[in-house]
Amino acid sequence: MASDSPLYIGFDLSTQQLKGLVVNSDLKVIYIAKFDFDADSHGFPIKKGVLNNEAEHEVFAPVALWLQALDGVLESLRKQGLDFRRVKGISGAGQQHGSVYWGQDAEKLLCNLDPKKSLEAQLEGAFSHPYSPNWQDSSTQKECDEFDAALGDPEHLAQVTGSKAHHRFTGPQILRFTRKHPEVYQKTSRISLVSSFLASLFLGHVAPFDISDVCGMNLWNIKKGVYDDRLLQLCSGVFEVEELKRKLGEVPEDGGLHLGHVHAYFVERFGFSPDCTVIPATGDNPATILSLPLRPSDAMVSLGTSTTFLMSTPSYAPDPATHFFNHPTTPGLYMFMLCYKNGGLAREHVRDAVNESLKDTPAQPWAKFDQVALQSPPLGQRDSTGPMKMGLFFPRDEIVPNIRKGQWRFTYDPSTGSLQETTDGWTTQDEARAIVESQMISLRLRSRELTQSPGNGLPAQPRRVYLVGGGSKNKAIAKIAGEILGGVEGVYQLDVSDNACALGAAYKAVWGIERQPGQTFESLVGQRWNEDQFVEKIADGYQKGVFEKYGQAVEGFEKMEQQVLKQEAEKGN
Ligand SMILES: Nc1ncnc2c1ncn2[C@@H]1O[C@H](COP(=O)(O)OP(=O)(O)O)[C@@H](O)[C@H]1O
Ligand SMILES: O=C(CO)[C@@H](O)[C@H](O)COP(=O)(O)O
Repeated sequence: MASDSPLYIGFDLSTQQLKGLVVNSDLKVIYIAKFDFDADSHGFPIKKGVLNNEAEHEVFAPVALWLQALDGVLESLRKQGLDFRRVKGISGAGQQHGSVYWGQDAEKLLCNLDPKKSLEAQLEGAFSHPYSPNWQDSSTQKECDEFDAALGDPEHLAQVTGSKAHHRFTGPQILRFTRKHPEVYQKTSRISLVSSFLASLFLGHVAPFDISDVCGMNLWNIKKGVYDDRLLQLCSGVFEVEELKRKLGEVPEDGGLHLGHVHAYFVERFGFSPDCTVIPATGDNPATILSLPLRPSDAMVSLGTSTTFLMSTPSYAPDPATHFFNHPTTPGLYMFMLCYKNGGLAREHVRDAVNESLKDTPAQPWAKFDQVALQSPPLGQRDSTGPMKMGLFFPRDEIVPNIRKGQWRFTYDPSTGSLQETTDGWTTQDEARAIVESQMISLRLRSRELTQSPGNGLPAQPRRVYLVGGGSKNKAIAKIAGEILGGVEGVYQLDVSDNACALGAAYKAVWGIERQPGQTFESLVGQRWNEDQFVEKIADGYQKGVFEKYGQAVEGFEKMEQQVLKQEAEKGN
């Protein structure tokens, strides 16, 4: 490729870091820069990227931290030698649901940025509130009850918005904000999602929401393509609904829309070309499904801070237990998602306990976890008719199912269907395999309606399972994932799997700028995709006998969850 050929940047503003990834028109990765919030930031007392107010179940992140991170990532790309003049398009991805509250001076400050100063040094005053509620927040039970009731029940809310009410969703969060900080709400000129906040910085004015990420608010009527007035009315609290509409702004339908050119600040400070164009930034999960030409029969599991299960599908079949979003680029397609709060951090807890039980501090922290997980038989069954060990491992309050934090261990006898809560026979080491099994069985249970038989008399399952996110490097997890979820063609990892989200955002920018009139994202990426270079098979998927055994475990798992939910409800009464 010529040394002046076009380049595209995708940013990923996630829970624990900001990444910037540069690709060329052939979708090849040229540069990657990362700013780890805990390790690289200064001046913020954060842990794992966030702050906590346990008394109110609040989890939030300082917005100025993200400004510092963007300064850092752009500097790092410059140091690596990126010629910013070649960058023709920018897009991004943001952790979903988080909201940013802009003050009255926001537009003025954004459009008058001084190229001699960092973003952090001059934008701190742009916000009416210094924090953004994080997706791990669970302070909004009251507001969620009101949202669920607003259209009759959770089923109806899910029909209209793609999801029942969730603590982290932006609508319930805004409603709580109007109550907790009414005077700040009044002084707020605009509300951004984390994704549109990122696009706003590059544009030099507040950017609109993205057509996919707007579905994470419990406010958007997906089928009608408009806000639901009843939900806006509820969300505006004691304030005027028109005021809320102004704060939220318009939602363009085209995910590849040219929002405008990059602001002069970036031209002067970093040497961007003045015609570099900003394409809407989307949510981190929608961006992840754009990191490869995903087919409707494929599944993606993102093993990040959260665990998410993602599919692209033409069917809109909402249910209170799952999420549907508009697909970020392709009208007529939807993104199906499951999202667990207890993902990477829960696995880390068990990993640390295993290392401690073995009095071992291995150089590779996951080595022992992997070893004992692979040595343990499926479901801890000593022989094929013995009881199955299964459990729930939630060091944080969980979303799927909606339950307080805790650990529960059971044995299940598939021949009689009997289930017993017991820790007898469980060792710390059993938990390495059990936590991965628990997470994967839950995914299989909740996605089974979306999978189909690949033919040849095989049971319903995905064609391929793609693993992405920090945990996808782990081959032991990949092996167990394949045994449980199946996948006739196997379990695959992207070449840059822990940067899949930033990669998807970069591909979105390529598509937004280089598409022919009417060309879909799938067509453009499909034509340029280099299967041999971009993905690798890392584990087998469907294995006859094992898959069916886990099928029995799914039945026991469903019973176990129901029992735990019942017990917890009784305790609460
Ligand atoms: N080798 C590994 N095995 C299992 N998990 C890992 C491994 N390396 C990193 N992780 C997990 O990856 C998680 C971070 O994933 P990442 O996708 O980078 O985060 P984010 O959700 O912030 O985007 C960490 O919580 C960590 O537990
Ligand atoms: O809340 C959700 C999805 O509904 C989370 O998946 C967030 O989008 C944050 O993701 P990561 O930081 O784990 O990537």
